[in-house]
Amino acid sequence: MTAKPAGSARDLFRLPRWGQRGTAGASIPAQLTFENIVQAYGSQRAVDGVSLTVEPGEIVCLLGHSGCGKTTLLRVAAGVEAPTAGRVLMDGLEVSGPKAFVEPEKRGIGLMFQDYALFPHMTIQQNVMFGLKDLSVSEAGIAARRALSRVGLEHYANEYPHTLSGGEQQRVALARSIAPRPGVLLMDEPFSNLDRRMRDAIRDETVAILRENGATTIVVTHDPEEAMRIADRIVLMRSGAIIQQGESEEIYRRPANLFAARFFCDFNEIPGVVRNHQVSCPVGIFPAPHLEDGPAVVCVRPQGLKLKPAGFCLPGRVASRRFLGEVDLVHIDVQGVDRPLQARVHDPVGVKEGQDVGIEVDTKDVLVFAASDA
Ligand SMILES: Nc1ncnc2c1ncn2[C@@H]1O[C@H](COP(=O)(O)OP(=O)(O)OP(=O)(O)O)[C@@H](O)[C@H]1O
Repeated sequence: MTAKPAGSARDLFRLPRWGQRGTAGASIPAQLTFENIVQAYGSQRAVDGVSLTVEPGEIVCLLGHSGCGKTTLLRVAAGVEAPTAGRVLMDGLEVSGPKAFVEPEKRGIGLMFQDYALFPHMTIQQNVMFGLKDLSVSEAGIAARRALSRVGLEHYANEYPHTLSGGEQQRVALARSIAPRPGVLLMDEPFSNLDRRMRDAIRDETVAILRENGATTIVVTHDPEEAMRIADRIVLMRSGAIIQQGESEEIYRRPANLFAARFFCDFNEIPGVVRNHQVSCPVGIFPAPHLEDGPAVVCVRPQGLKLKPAGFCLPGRVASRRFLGEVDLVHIDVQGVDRPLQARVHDPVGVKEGQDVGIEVDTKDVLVFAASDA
C-alpha cells in the first residue's frame, strides 16, 4: 500500500491539529562552523570554499537553485561525507577535518529529509524512538510520546507510516528529529512535498517548534519566500559558493549582484548606460553612484510601476491585464523597451487592453547593476 499524498482528502479537509505550544522540550544548541569547505566529486567541486558560522539557536536557510551544493554542505555537516578540504567545528571542536572525524551518530546532529525517510516496517512510535538509543526503552517511549504529542499525532503511535497522509508523515519526521533534542538540526527541503495550503500551516508551526526546541538549525530550500518566512539569516549559494548572506530584508532590498536580485524578484530588466553616476534608460534616469561609466542593467520591481492617466509620466500602452486576486498583472508596451514591462497593480480600475497610460516609476523599487554582472 502506498502513502496517502499530501493534499489527500484527509489533509485538505482537516488542517493539522498540533499539540500544546511550549512543550517541545529544549535542546542545548551548538555553534556550527564551516571553515573553507571544499567537496569535490572528480573534477567537479560541489562545494567550493564555503566558510560559515551558524550561531547557537540560529535558524539559517541555505538557499539556491538545484545543484548549487546545499545538500552536499548538509551531508558534510552531518558527517555523512568527509570533506575534500576544510574543517567542520561544533562549539569550536573539530568534527570533520585533517585532525579529527567524529562519526555522524556521535555529533548530536538531527536530520530531516525531503522524503521524511520513515521506516515502513516500524510503527510511528518505533520510528520516533529510533534516534533515542541512549535512553532506556521506557525513557525513550516517554520522550517519543512527548514529541508525537507536540506535533499532535500521539494517537497514531501504533500505526504504520503508510497509513498516514503526507502532511502527517512530515510531522512524524519532525517529531523524530527533535525527540533526541539535538544541538544542531539539519533539514533538507522539509516542506517541498506538501501542497501549498498545507505547507504554510505546517511551516509556521514547525518554526514555532524549532524556536521552542532552540536547536541551531539549517534549512535547505530553493524557495526564496520560504527562506524569508523561516530564517534569521539567509545564505544564498551559487555553484558551490556563498554569493550573499544576511537578514531577509537586507538581502531582498540590497542584493549583492544581479544573480541575487533575480533570485528574489522577477524584475523588469532594461538596458541602460551610466554616465557620471547616473543611468539613462528608456524608462528614465536614475542614480547609480556605485557604478563607473558604461553599460548597465536597470532592474525595476513590478510593484514599483504605478499606472496614471495618459499624458502623465512615461507614456505606455496596456498590452494585457490579468486578474491575480490581490493584484492585477498588467503588461505595458513602452517605446524603446524590447519586452512589455510587467506591473503588479492594486485595483487598476478601468484599465483595458490597448489603452494608453502614464507610468510612474518608484525609485525605491529600482536597482542598477553593471551589465558585466549579468
Ligand atoms: N555523490 C556524488 N557524486 C557525484 N556528484 C555528486 C554527488 N553528490 C552531489 N553531486 C553533485 O554535486 C552538485 C551539488 O549537488 P547537491 O545535491 O549538493 O545540490 P543541491 O543544491 O542540494 O541541489 P538540489 O536542490 O537539487 O538537491 C550537483 O551537481 C550534484 O550532481
